[in-house]
Amino acid sequence: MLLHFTKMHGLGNDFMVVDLVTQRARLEEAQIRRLADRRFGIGFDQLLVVEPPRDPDMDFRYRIFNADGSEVENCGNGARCFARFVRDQRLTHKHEIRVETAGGPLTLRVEDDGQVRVDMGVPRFAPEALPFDAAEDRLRHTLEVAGERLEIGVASLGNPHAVLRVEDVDTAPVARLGPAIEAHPRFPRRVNAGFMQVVSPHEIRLRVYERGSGETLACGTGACAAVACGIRQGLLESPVTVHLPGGDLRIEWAGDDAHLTMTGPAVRVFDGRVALG
Ligand SMILES: N[C@@H](CCC[C@H](N)C(=O)O)C(=O)O
Repeated sequence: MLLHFTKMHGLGNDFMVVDLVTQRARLEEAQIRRLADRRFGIGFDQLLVVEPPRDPDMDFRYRIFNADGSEVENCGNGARCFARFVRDQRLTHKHEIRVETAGGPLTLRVEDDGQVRVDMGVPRFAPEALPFDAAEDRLRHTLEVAGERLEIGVASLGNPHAVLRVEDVDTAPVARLGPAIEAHPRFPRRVNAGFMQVVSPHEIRLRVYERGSGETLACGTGACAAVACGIRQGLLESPVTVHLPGGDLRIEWAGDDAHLTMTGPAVRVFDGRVALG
């Protein structure tokens, strides 16, 4: 069968987006890995799937698969592309769209200037929310990685994040420490590893080694997690501009039980069809 898809990106974090509201298909893990391959497939960091909602209060169900085929709870850059996609495809005319994800509900708003603002919900820091093997919720945890003792913050935005403060993201050992943090036994469901450089209370630079996809040009939930940890640790103040290798995001969070919002672009690259074997 031929599957219609759209290639999109949010700050260079790229996606294959598939409408399973008007098409029928079943994508297996091995097939997702083949499609994600940048030489033998279409190439993407994540596959985003649009489905009808199971909850009648929601507009759509939003499913996310990493390049390694694993299904995950949330994807911030993907959420912005999702909002743009369902409107471009005329699956909805709403400006405010409610979606169910494996990590909880999200509200997406397409602004008049084309930027998309996402209510990412309330960040959670309790170890069991990630999950992370630690006795209690702390601002910083010590993690032994490859013979080094690292100080990390942890946060869940539906999906799990570890945030490490570095002096300079350009020289941060992302390729060496990223995979070791991702697969650390204290994170039983693995983790996304963020490397954050604080530029000022309202500005950070960030690189993220993503669970299941490797280092990407931008990670939306990673940006939210870094800002949430930074605000909690007294290093940052809302709003915060996050400079990622692929561009900038604006994150706002009033702390505690307030909802965190992320605003940024979503870009359609091309439409295509692929034969599913
Ligand atoms: N690129 C994403 C996050 C995608 C999922 C992540 N790799 C995970 O496994 O949790 C974003 O923009 O948030």
